[in-house]
Amino acid sequence: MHVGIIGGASTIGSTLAYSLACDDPHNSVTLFETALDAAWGHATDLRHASYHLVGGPLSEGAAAAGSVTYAPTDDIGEFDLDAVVVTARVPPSDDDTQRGSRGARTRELDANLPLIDSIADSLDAVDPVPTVVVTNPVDRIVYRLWNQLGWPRSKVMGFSLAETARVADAIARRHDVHPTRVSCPTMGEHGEHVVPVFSSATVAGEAVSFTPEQREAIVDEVLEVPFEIAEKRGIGDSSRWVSGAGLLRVLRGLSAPNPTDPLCLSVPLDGEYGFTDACLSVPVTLADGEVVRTIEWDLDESETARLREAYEAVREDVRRFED
Ligand SMILES: NC(=O)c1ccc[n+]([C@@H]2O[C@H](COP(=O)([O-])OP(=O)(O)OC[C@H]3O[C@@H](n4cnc5c(N)ncnc54)[C@H](O)[C@@H]3O)[C@@H](O)[C@H]2O)c1
Ligand SMILES: O=C(O)C[C@H](O)C(=O)O
Repeated sequence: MHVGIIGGASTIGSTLAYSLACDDPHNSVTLFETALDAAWGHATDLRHASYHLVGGPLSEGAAAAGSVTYAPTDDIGEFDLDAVVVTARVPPSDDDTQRGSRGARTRELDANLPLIDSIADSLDAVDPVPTVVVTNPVDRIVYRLWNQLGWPRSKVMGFSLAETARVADAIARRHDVHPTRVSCPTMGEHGEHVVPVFSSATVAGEAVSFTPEQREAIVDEVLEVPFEIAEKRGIGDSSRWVSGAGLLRVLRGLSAPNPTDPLCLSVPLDGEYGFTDACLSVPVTLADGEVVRTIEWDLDESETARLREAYEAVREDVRRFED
């Protein structure tokens, strides 16, 4: 698989590049950047890493390892890519690590909209290819990119799987099990209006129930933790590990021949759950370079209400930037 990462020298982009090289040393990665020195630094270091990951030196006739290269974003049309991941952003201000800081998300949206429009211009030179957006606020940014590109909606999706892992972790600690024994998929907005589907949660395969207070405490914890990580590690170091691993899972799904199990990703909605003209995280299956199916799960009353709040929050911003 040849993956182009726009913003390839970013915290998330470089972590994903390393994850791809570890996962299959035959994967190729091109880091598209404006910070070309940093991209050179990562591409060179990753190429050195690939020597060991593939078990060099190789005997003659062994399958060659993938390449790790870099290029300016405007040159993306010259590359034959199987998937694109967008992690580029305008540098944040210190306030943006504070979940509660008033206006931080709006500032982030206003800063990243022109950037995503310029990325859409560069992608015009590419035939539709599965594209996973990470840049925040992801539900708005992925909607804007999809709109600007005019590509089929099956090709463009926003990454929000970090929250599914964080919810599993929060539930696991309460039940004293490993997080991988927990299933509680997470829909809605990537942010304040996240919607863990508590009504279908299981722990070690058994249904579990939560009081409204327990639900609220888990949501609060899940919303705080990325900001706590960024604050403790420094603003330049976002949640690279969960994001790198989750993105790898999405890319593996996109390159598989058979549909994956449902994963919650932020996709353009066309009537699902009664919503249109926005992106929200909903369950989808992936295969063969695209979203195969968008699924409508039964939600309980409070989850349905939270999902509507998520939709309204995203729509309000979409309306603002569409005007
Ligand atoms: N959706 C999620 O779950 C999730 C999780 C973590 C982080 N994020 C978001 O991902 C984004 C990336 O975070 P990070 O910490 O990795 O970023 P970062 O600040 O480390 O790097 C951003 C990079 O974008 C590059 N860039 C800017 N304009 C560009 C352009 N036109 N073309 C190519 N590259 C360009 C910069 O040079 C820089 O290397 C942020 O918006 C962050 O909030 C989302
Ligand atoms: O950068 C953020 O706002 C948090 C990030 O989206 C994350 O989920 O780690």
